[in-house]
Amino acid sequence: MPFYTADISDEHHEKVQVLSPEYHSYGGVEKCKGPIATLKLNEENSDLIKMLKEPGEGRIAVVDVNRAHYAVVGENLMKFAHENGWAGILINGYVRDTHITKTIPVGLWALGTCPRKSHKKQPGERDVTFTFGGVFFKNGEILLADHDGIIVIDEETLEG
Ligand SMILES: O=C([O-])CC(=O)C(=O)O
Ligand SMILES: [Mg+2]
Repeated sequence: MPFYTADISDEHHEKVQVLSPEYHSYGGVEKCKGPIATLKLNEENSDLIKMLKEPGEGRIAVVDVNRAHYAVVGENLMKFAHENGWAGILINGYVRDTHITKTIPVGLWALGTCPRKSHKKQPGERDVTFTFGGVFFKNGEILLADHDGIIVIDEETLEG
């Protein structure tokens, strides 16, 4: 079903959460939609690699890395996401290899780019709730993105 974030915002203005405009698109698609799967990271991305190697089933990985200035996604992770059926990745942090990530048909949004990655091994935490960009993220809620921005809404409201 085609959708527009602007129309959904109008229809459900009391229930829609709108992400702040500081997140930019670095993926090969700007329009995508899917249930959220959360992951909290501490600079380092090995738990995100693990997650993107699992079946995505059209979900969107929402990753809070607390704005750490290290890239947590690049060409390789985008390829894993594409191969395993993830619709998109939203990072509260930074990405790299963007000349290639822009050619891979998965959504990717981040604060910006950074050439380095972290080599510190640190565990992440899956399926947690957190807030960034003015949005409260919780597993299962629906993220929709298009050229106007990114919104989050619960499935019942969206489908009802
Ligand atoms: O290797 C990493 O951790 C990030 C990256 O550059 C890639 O996904 O290609
Ligand atoms: Mg790379």
